[in-house]
Amino acid sequence: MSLLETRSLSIGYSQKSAPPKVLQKDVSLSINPGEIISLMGQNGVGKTTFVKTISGLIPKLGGEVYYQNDQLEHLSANDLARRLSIVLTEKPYSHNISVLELIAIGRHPYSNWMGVLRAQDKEAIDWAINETHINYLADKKLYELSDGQLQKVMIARALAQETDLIILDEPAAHLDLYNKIEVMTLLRNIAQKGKGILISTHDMQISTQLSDKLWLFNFNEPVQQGAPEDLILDGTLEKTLYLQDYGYDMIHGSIHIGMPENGTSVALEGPEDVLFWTTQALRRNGIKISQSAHTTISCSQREWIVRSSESSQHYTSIGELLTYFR
Ligand SMILES: Nc1ncnc2c1ncn2[C@@H]1O[C@H](COP(=O)(O)OP(=O)(O)OP(=O)(O)O)[C@@H](O)[C@H]1O
Repeated sequence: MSLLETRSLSIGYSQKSAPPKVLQKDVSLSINPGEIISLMGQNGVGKTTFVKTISGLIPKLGGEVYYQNDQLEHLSANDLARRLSIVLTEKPYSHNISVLELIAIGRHPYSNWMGVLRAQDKEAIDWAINETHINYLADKKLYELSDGQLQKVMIARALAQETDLIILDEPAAHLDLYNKIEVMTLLRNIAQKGKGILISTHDMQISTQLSDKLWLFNFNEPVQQGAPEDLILDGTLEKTLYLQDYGYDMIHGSIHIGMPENGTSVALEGPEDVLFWTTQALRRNGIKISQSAHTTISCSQREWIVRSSESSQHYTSIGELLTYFR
C-alpha cells in the first residue's frame, strides 16, 4: 500500500476576480515504504506549493490526495500528524524555547491532553536526538543555534514524530558537507526501515545519489518520474532543469562552469583523477579540450608537461600550469 498517493492532483492558487493560477495539473504520483524521492524543478515551478497541498496546509485546486488509502480530507489533524511529519524551510514560530522542548512538540500527536510525556515519548525523543547527533544542543534555546544546527533540530523533531512518511523541504540548505553526508546517511537508514521520504530539493547530490526516484516538475509540461540514472541518461533531467546551455556532464553528473572558449585548445593525457581536475581548471579559463589540438599536456600526480611545436614546459601544480595560458 502506498504511503501517499496523488490522483490527478491540481495545485496552485485561487485568485480574486481571475481564474485560479494552476502551477501543476494531473499529478498522479505515489510513495511506497522504503523509498526516498526527490522533487525537483526550477524556481517557481510549484514544489513548495505541492508539499503544502499534500500536507493539507493549502487547498488543492482539483484531484485527490490519499494517505494509505485514506483521503486527506477525511483525516483529522491528529491522524495526519501520526502519518506525516514535515520539515519546512520556514523557521519555528518561537525561538525562546529549548531544543528539547521543540523536539517534544513532535510527540504531540501521541501525548495526552496535558501534553505530559510518557516513557515511550521520551524514548522517541532520545532516539531522534541520538540519530541526528545533536545531544550537545539539547538544552540550548533555539535563538542560540546556527542555521545548520537549527536544521538538524527540525529534522530531529520530525523523527521524534515517528511517522511512516517524512517530507523535507531543502533539508541540506544550511548544512556543511560533513553534516549533509550525515543527514543523507541517516535518511537512507530510516528509509531502509520502511519509511517513505520525500525531499524537495535543488541539490543534485541529494537527488541523484540519495534518491530512489525523481519527480521532475516543469512549466506547462506533465510531471516526469523515474530512477535518477534513467532520467540523466535519457536527457530528461537536463531538459527539465534547463541545463543544456551549460554543458551538463552526464558522466560525472556535474555542470561545466567556465568562461566562453578563448580560442586556445589542448589535448590532455594522464591518470583519470588528475585529468578530471585539470580539465575543470582549463575549462574555467576558457581553454577547450580537444584530442586533435597541437598543444598537449601530459599529466601525472605531481607534474604537468605542456608540449607544443616550439617548446616543452614543466609545472608542478595546476595553479602553476594555468600561468602558461595567462
Ligand atoms: N500564497 C501565494 N499566492 C499566490 N501565488 C503564490 C503564493 N505562494 C507562491 N506563489 C507563487 O507560486 C509559484 C510557485 O511557488 P513555489 O514556492 O511553490 O515554487 P518552488 O518550486 O517551491 O520554488 P523555489 O524553488 O524557488 O522554492 C511562484 O510563482 C510563486 O510566486
